Amino acid sequence: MRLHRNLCFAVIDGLTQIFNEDQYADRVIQQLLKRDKRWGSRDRAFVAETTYDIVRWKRLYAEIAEVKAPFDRDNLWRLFAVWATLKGIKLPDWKYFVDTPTRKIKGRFDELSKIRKFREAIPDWIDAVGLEELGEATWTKEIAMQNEQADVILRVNTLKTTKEKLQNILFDQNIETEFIKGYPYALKLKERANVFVTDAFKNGLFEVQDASSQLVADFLDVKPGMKVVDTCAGAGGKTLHIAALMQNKGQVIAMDIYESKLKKLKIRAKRNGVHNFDLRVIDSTKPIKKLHGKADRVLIDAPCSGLGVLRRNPDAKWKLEPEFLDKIRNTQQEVLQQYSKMVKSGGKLVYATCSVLPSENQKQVDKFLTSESGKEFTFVKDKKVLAHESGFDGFYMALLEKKQ
Ligand SMILES: C[S@@+](CC[C@H](N)C(=O)[O-])C[C@H]1O[C@@H](n2cnc3c(N)ncnc32)[C@H](O)[C@@H]1O
Repeated sequence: MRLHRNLCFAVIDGLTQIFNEDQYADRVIQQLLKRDKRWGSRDRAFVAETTYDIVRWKRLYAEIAEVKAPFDRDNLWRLFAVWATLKGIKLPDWKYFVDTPTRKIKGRFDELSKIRKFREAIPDWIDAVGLEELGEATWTKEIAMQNEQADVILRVNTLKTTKEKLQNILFDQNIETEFIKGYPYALKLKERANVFVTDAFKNGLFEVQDASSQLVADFLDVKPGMKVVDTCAGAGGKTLHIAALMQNKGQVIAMDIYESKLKKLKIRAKRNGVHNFDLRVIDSTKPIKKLHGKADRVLIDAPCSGLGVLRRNPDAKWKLEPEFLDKIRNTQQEVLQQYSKMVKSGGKLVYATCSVLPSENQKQVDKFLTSESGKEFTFVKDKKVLAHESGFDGFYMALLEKKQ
């Protein structure tokens, strides 16, 4: 592979924003890709993947390059040189790469690879939490998988098409996909491609949604005509899936504390041909109280550490803080306590997170079930999805039923 100057500069600029200006990697990369209209798909892939790679491996590369945050531009070029060397890419004779110690880099890599927190490039505290909660064997495999690049998975919008038809439409656009056993709405891309520019996407035939996340709507066991509340709907990944399973019949009430996210949901719903939804911003306890005892189904797709989706958000490793984890656990119990009140007798509740930590998952459910409001519910089943076992995002979902 030959390195091109303008693409490498884009990567360094992106890293500056992510590491030094505390911006989110996905947004920074989205912007970077707009920089030069002449860039083809390979150029864009280079910028995106290299930036993500260096973000993912920051701790390991910084240790090898002997640089410490905050990184100046020279430091970032040194991280880049480590990335290129370990990938076996020949460094050009640019001033940034003069005296790069290729042999030493490889030697340090071998040495550091013996220690998990360096090999997997994770902060000490995340390594300690993972170890404590999942145990050595599981955590070691899980964090390794969380550093792999995630596949691109689509969820077919069954309101508009079928999986088979969508596969053919995409094939005609040179996008090859395959079915995934056990995931009825999923198509996996055989090779990465920018699916957002296709007419199929613009016409709402699919959404990009990880396979594990696609299990949640089915878990909720929705039927056409029901009243369903999606309490932490965000931009509506699961709301849209729920609405499709309900064949646009009944009502899905999508709630979130952020109006801006619900506005995005509205745009996506239009594209998806979803009509049976209402949006409610949670700006007081009122919208919740109004629905006490009224919903057939309630989904709590709770805010969490995101420790199941590091493959998609590698910068979360550096942005997460132990205090946030404590705070979010409190929020999780609070939303379980409050939002469960919307379930009617005989109705069902799903609590889900994209974390692999039991303290955010089954322990929250156990705590809820032994509390005053939880006593009205029975535990039906749960599903713990680990990335290294499933090949998809780490996830948790529990199904509870309210007693008659
Ligand atoms: C895991 S994300 C939701 C993802 C979304 N359900 C989807 O499938 O695309 C969690 C959401 O909870 C929202 N949130 C955080 N605290 C909340 C609260 N107290 N009540 C309701 N929503 C909350 C966040 O804004 C965020 O959108």
